Amino acid sequence: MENCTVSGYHIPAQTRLFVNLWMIHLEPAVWSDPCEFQPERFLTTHKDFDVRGQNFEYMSFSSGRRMCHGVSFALQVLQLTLASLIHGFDLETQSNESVDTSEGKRLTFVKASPLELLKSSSLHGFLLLYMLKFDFGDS
Ligand code: HEM
Repeated sequence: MENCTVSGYHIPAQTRLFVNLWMIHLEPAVWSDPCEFQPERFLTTHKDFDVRGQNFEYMSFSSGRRMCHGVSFALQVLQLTLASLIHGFDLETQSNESVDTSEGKRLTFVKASPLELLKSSSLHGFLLLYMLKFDFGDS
């Protein structure tokens, strides 16, 4: 470890640096309306953005030598889990109110308010509940 200078900032040797991915992902110069949930931006304006550490504006799995080792696994499991949930459940809120997507204040991000969904009666949905050991209460 040596002293170095990054973008004009002097970083003494042995400094522990934290990269604030949250701020990077809310940079308005890159992301228009950064607080809006607009997944379609990844099909249009940002369709060429790579999440595997090549675009420093978009680093959910970080970048470089210490980036996430589970990135390939995570991307596949996330897709499978989401697809299974959508396939197995009719997703609705209690009285069709919109979902509160505000974030809780933690080191890692959690929803500020719990997501309450109505259970589906499909066999696939029940099997999924059992496999994932979800507790959806009695709704
Ligand atoms: C959506 C899911 C995931 C996200 C967003 C994610 C994100 C990250 C990030 C940002 C880091 C870097 C932390 C740092 O800078 O110190 C990291 C590290 C790491 N992740 Fe993940 N991760 C995910 C899932 C997984 C999974 C499923 C595995 C394993 C199967 C995994 C294994 C690791 C390991 C071993 C490291 C440490 C790498 C190192 O320090 O050399 N991650 N992850």
